Amino acid sequence: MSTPAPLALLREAALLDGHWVQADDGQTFDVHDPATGQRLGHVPLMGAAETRRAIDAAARAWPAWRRRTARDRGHLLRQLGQLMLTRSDELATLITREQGKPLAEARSEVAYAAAYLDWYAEEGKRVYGETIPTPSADRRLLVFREPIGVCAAITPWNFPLAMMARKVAPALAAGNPIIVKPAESTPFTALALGLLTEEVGLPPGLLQVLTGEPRAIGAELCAHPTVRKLSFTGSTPVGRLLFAQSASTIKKLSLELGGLAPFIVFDDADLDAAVEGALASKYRNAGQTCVCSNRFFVQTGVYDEFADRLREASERLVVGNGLHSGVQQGPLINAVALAKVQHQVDDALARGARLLTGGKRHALGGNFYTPTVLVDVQPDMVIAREETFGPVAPLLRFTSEDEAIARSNDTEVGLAAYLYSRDIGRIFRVGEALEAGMVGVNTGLISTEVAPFGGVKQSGLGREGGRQGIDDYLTTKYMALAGL
Ligand SMILES: NC(=O)c1ccc[n+]([C@@H]2O[C@H](COP(=O)([O-])OP(=O)(O)OC[C@H]3O[C@@H](n4cnc5c(N)ncnc54)[C@H](O)[C@@H]3O)[C@@H](O)[C@H]2O)c1
Ligand SMILES: O=C[C@H](O)CS(=O)(=O)O
Repeated sequence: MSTPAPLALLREAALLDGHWVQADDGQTFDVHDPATGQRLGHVPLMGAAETRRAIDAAARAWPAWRRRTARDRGHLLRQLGQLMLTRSDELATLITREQGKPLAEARSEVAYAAAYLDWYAEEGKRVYGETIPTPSADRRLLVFREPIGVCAAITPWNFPLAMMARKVAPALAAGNPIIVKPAESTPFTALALGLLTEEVGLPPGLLQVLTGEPRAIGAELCAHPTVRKLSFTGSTPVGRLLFAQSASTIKKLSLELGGLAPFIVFDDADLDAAVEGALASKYRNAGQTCVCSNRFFVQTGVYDEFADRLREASERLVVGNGLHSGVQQGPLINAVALAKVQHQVDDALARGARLLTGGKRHALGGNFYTPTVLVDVQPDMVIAREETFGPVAPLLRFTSEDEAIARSNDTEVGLAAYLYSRDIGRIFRVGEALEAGMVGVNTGLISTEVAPFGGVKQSGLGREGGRQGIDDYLTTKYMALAGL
């Protein structure tokens, strides 16, 4: 294999108060390429003390930033988005090297992340207040929406740039500083965005990126009273922990958590479109997205045909190192993730599911897993109850519309859901009955910066993207002007 290009944007330091620094005790942790196991570098192993200094730096930087106009802040965000696109190849290579996704997907992630900067550069200028018809002649009532203050973000490894941009953009646009703690597996991408903010002239302390021990940094971000807002994207168990840790300081929380998306195929569906949508919603990022289809409910009349077409399409997917052209599926993030996927497959097979294709590690070894299709899956199998986060499509059979709805909703979470039908009445009946924050109809791709992204039930709180996404970075102030 040819030696990959040097990683120009790679920085082995954290960004704290405008300086690239090491941990106080000099400790670091290594970051590896999930495709090759090669060590990419190391980053500081920071903890509570560094976090406190970052919070103080953010508090110092906030007043000047909030006084700048929304137009001025938006101009800088737009410059940052443009710079991300200009440096797309370097950012995408960094994403692929530390996360594993194919370069084509990594480039799409860069564009998606830059789109959030562009979107909130504009939305910041639409943070409108209001006047209220006065109840008495001598006073006027005004409502202002103001920046909330020091924000913190804890982000996942699966979209290391986009999930960060989805928080940094609205926070800065609304007039707030923000401290980001990226996932241990993918810190370099987050640090690279920090580097680019220096190039566009974002003042020190407004965006800080701390790498280190998640429990120590997270506990400090949750407990420190100066942090007024915490935005988390990750697993539901960690979301619950952060929710509890934030109670003592009554923080405003955004939680983008796990999902278990149903993908419902009705007898009247366009099966070509359904298979195309299944590939997109199942195998994007090797199945490691929060909105991946986790349970395929296929109506009896088309079950066998859909299963065979999905098997055939899955077997055509090219698995390999994301740097290599033509690769459509990269590795899983690590050995633990692969073991979890294999456990779910083994449990299903042991309990009566049938394997149509895959079901084992890929011949490439390491963290590579073969695209897998299981049929005759039952609702009580682990794979139908727990998020897989891997390239496995479990197919369950259903007969009636009501059964499909009930089975889809039989879970604590509700992030995304998908349905394929050409019956407009069915589309609205089922779409409205599904307990999910987002529903894809005749499509397997729903994520966009212009729409509110988020879940219901235990998939989280709040929305990111759309016009709604900036609300979580603002507070409302009512002013009564009397004696007029
Ligand atoms: N809803 C969404 O928008 C969305 C998007 C991407 C991923 N996810 C979910 O994230 C999960 C996979 O991502 P992951 O493995 O990075 O999740 P994770 O919860 O293990 O980690 C997410 C982040 O939390 C940090 N973290 C872990 N333990 C912590 C603690 N005790 N205190 C503070 N921070 C802590 C990690 O370092 C990382 O930065 C899946 O469940 C997926 O569904 C959700
Ligand atoms: O993991 C889910 C993220 O939100 C990625 S995307 O927004 O679906 O692309």
